[in-house]
Amino acid sequence: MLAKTGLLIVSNPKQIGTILESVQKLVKNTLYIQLLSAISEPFGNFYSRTVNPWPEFSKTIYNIYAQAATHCYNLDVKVLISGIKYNIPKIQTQQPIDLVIFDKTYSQSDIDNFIKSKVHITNEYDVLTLDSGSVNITDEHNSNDDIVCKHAVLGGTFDRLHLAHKLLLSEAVLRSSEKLTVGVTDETMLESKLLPELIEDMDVRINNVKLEYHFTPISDPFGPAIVDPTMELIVVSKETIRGGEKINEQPKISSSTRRIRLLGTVLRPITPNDSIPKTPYVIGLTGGIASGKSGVAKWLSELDVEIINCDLIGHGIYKLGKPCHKALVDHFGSSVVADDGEIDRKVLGTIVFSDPEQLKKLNSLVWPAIIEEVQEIIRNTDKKVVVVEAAILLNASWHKSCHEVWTTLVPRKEAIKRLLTRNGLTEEEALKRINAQQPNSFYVKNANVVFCPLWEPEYTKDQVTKAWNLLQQRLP
Ligand SMILES: CC(=O)SCCNC(=O)CCNC(=O)[C@H](O)C(C)(C)COP(=O)(O)OP(=O)(O)OC[C@H]1O[C@@H](n2cnc3c(N)ncnc32)[C@H](O)[C@@H]1OP(=O)(O)O
Repeated sequence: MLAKTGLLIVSNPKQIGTILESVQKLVKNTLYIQLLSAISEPFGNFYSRTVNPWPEFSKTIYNIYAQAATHCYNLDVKVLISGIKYNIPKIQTQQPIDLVIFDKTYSQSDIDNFIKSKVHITNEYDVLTLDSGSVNITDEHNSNDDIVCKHAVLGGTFDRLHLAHKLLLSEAVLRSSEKLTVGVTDETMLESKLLPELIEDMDVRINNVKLEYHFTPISDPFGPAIVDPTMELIVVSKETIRGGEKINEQPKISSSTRRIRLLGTVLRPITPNDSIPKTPYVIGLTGGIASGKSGVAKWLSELDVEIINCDLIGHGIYKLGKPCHKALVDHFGSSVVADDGEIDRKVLGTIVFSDPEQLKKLNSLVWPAIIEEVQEIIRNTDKKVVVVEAAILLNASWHKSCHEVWTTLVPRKEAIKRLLTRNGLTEEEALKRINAQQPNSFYVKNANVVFCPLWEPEYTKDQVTKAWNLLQQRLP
């Protein structure tokens, strides 16, 4: 059985790749790594030594994280650095350890003594020895720069904490003797990011990087670094050096790439909806104005799905002669009637998007008739999956009649651009329509699956295909 949390005691960092390859088959969630050479006193037959200054460990830690990126992609690997900096009596971890792994064979009594006196462990655990072969104790002295200062500072978004973040944080901890300030970007600085709506809340991100650091929200690119004279060293990743090679842009680990990978997956757990029949399986597809709902619906229509376009139903229910036609003319007057007797949607739109009360009135007049038609189609379909495409699904509370909600989003700027070109609106009209709807964050908070049809249509198709394939696994 896989252990949830492992502690790997490393005597030979040079062989870490081989060891990690084996360890990732033994541990499921978190792997703490303690460098034996970082424990400050020798113990029994365990090789150990006193080392300083701390930056000598930088290269070793870098190598471990680089190997972890290759061998333990799904494992949360954390190299313990408190033992490097402080003369701690025992190895402490946040999560209880189920499995202690050694990269070298020791006698049973040495192992027992080591764990008893060096590891803080209260629960039941297993022990395993993986021999990494030749045991050369190697010190990584490759770094010439061994700057250590009293107070260092670094900053970042730290979304979905990954190995490069951990590396950066470890480096900063090793280089600050008294205080380290970690700036974590707040909302002001997220707008320019790709898919900012999918970035974890600031509290979550702060919690993820929390050790013994000093935290401060940063609302501009400088943060406290330009006002706090006690800060002697700023630690940057390549990503934060403008024009430099960006460490986090490597496709494997960058946060934006990770957010892109989330598109089409289940971001918010699906709560079973017992108030509607189990079949057909109803998905509400929503999203802000000009956010690409119809593009997603188009790709879905190539699959075995019943698509219900509520915009179109909405246009149909107030055709000349239908009850809603009379209701609209009674309320809005004859100015909304075109020469051919039909409702002039451009005129009606101008009225309702300039006045929230009038929009509410229109909704109350037309939504009951639209939902009736939608329910009729759902009752009669022979498809297993129905997608109800409705711009205002959430405000109308129609999600309560769905099993899942899927949403589309594009940046606000892009939506404005699309309204100018697609709908021929002026910028003022476009803004009125956008402001008549909820912001992207509202859709994301209420949706199970998110799409971003911002790039090539083929890429939207990839997101839809991913969502569709994952859906097959959870269909009743
Ligand atoms: C609950 C639902 O979502 S039902 C589907 C939405 N339809 C309705 O709510 C019915 C009321 N709306 C209407 O009658 C028409 O949309 C009008 C008259 C307001 C405007 O008509 P048109 O200018 O032809 O615009 P059209 O119907 O194509 O809608 C354009 C945008 O307005 C937005 N919109 C439509 N209805 C509403 C509304 N009730 N509240 C806020 N925004 C709305 C949509 O986001 C749509 O954008 P999208 O196509 O990118 O999704």
